[in-house]
Amino acid sequence: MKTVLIGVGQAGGKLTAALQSFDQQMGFGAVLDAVGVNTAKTDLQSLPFETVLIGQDRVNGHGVGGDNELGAEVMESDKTEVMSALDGRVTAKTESIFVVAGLGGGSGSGGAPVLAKALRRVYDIPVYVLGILPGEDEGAMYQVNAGRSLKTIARESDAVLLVDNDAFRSSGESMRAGYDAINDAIAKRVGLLLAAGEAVEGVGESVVDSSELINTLRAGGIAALGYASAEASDVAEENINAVMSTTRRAVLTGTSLPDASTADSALVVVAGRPEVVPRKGVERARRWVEDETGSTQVRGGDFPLESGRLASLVLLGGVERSGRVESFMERAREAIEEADTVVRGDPTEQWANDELEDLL
Ligand SMILES: Nc1nc2c(ncn2[C@@H]2O[C@H](COP(=O)(O)OP(=O)(O)OP(=O)(O)O)[C@@H](O)[C@H]2O)c(=O)[nH]1
Repeated sequence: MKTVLIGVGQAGGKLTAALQSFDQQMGFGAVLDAVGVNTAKTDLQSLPFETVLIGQDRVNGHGVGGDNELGAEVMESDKTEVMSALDGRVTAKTESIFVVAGLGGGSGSGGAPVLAKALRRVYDIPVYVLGILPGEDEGAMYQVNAGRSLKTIARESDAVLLVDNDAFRSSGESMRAGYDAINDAIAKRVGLLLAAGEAVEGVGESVVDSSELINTLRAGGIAALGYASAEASDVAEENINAVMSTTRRAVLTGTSLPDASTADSALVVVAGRPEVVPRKGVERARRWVEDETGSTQVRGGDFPLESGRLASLVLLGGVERSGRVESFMERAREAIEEADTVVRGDPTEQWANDELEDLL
């Protein structure tokens, strides 16, 4: 699926750079272009694509310091500048736009929904958000920002593909030390998914195309992406079990959003050398995903890729009722109420971000 990426905030910019780099290294050509947007000047300097600094009149290039209301306000005032940077980048070839953002940060969580809304008014192609959820041990401010923005983002975009930082963390490693590894892991999964949607001329009809990705995400809301891989045998029949077990692992332990296995729709993509990908295995894996997710809308197909391994990618659409999303929303609600009680003594009162900042 030919895509233009817009990274908002620090995490958004870094993940966008990792996605573009993976696509280039693999020679896929699914990432057509990328733009970085931020309120902090220093975060933009290292990005290898065009950048737009917003909110200069309000924060003078120093970032919004976690204030997501301010992040939303400055995006609202400067969105014309951001949209101009996309002129000539989003072309007739572009099939989707991804706004990439850390939902815990002020610029990302505030700016992403405002930008997604503006983009949808202008372009006829789907506007998705690739959103990073803060890990469980990140501060209350991050949980509050993400909790507040998640529903807005789901409403303002065609779908939000959620990635939980905790899902990609190695044990014992600090969040910060692990960012590069996390970004690479996400870039690989999302990069393969985008590339899988690229029509490859002269290959059979079982190959996945962009419309299947778009249809899987059509109902909107929250989506998750699972991935797992294994050694491939040179004989297709011998790979049936491998396809089944990579697909199970992709959904049960390899997902971007742990425990998200109740879904409205799904797409199962098996990547590998066309002559060793077993059609029977792909169909069996597709049926297993139907049973596991309770969805009757499960598509399946392959993605021809020169590799000694087989990989299963499972895109799940409509996972908002999953345990992980519910427990995250609960955590965010608690953080919001706690902050409200401390600041105002009344959890029902509207509470402002700048007050929380003083508190942390
Ligand atoms: N996966 C990943 N998460 C990151 C990265 N950098 C920051 N985060 C997460 O993103 C959230 C913070 O968002 P940032 O992008 O740093 O903040 P921002 O949107 O630039 O907003 P302000 O700093 O408030 O102006 C936290 O939950 C971090 O754990 C990264 O490189 N990769």
